[in-house]
Amino acid sequence: MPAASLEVSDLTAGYGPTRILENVSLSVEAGRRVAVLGRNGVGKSTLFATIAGQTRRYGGRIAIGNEDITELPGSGRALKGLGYVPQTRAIFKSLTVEENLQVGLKDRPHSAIQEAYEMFPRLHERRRNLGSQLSGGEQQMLTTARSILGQPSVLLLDEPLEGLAPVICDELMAAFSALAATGAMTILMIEQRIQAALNFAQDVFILERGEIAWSGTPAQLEGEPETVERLLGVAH
Ligand SMILES: Nc1ncnc2c1ncn2[C@@H]1O[C@H](COP(=O)(O)OP(=O)(O)OP(=O)(O)O)[C@@H](O)[C@H]1O
Repeated sequence: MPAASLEVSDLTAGYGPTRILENVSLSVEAGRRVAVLGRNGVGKSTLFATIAGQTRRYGGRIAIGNEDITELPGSGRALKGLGYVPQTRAIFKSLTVEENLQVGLKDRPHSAIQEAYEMFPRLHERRRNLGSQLSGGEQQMLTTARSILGQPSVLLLDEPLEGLAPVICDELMAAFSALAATGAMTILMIEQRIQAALNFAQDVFILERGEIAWSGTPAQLEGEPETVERLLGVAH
């Protein structure tokens, strides 16, 4: 599946009776690299979880390419090309790295696992290690690689750099950029490491209290230090 566009219109969603997102709309063209930024608790993870079908939706529409996925369960969205790597790094701890990757293959041949090893040589070195024996960075690589093996056309990455050493961050970001350069997927990334996210992204959306408060390019944001301070709480 080649990269696909993502269209989110008037999305209102939350958990149980609590609404977190209010009328969020965003439009991402196929093959773009996107950063979703915002302070803690503004609803970034909720936005990705909602696109992945894991929260309660009150209204709005979500489409990948020309396909309306709004009414599909999470598994159906994955079949339509949505990849989602949540913050939790949900690997199978009692399975080896290679067995974890097999889960991501779905109906692809076993040989496709080589794609994951090319992207993350460290996983090849650790292929016989159990999930429980991996470092945080290696777990992040494994969850990401597992999603990528499913060949999503839109990939959502929730804080992929969280808690990782700078050298591992560089390794991961290089892998994401290489992936984006193939044109095989549209990548949206939530990240607290603002500079790393801006280096990666072509488009930026900033959330504030469950709404899109700003959108533009990294260059535009660099030219608006007051926006950075107001919406991200950091001097840039
Ligand atoms: N499973 C849940 N059940 C109920 N409320 C939740 C749940 N997950 C998150 N929330 C609430 O939703 C709001 C938005 O949280 P969310 O995790 O989407 O924010 P975020 O912008 O991703 O924050 P952070 O940058 O800290 O990860 C918060 O008030 C949070 O407490």
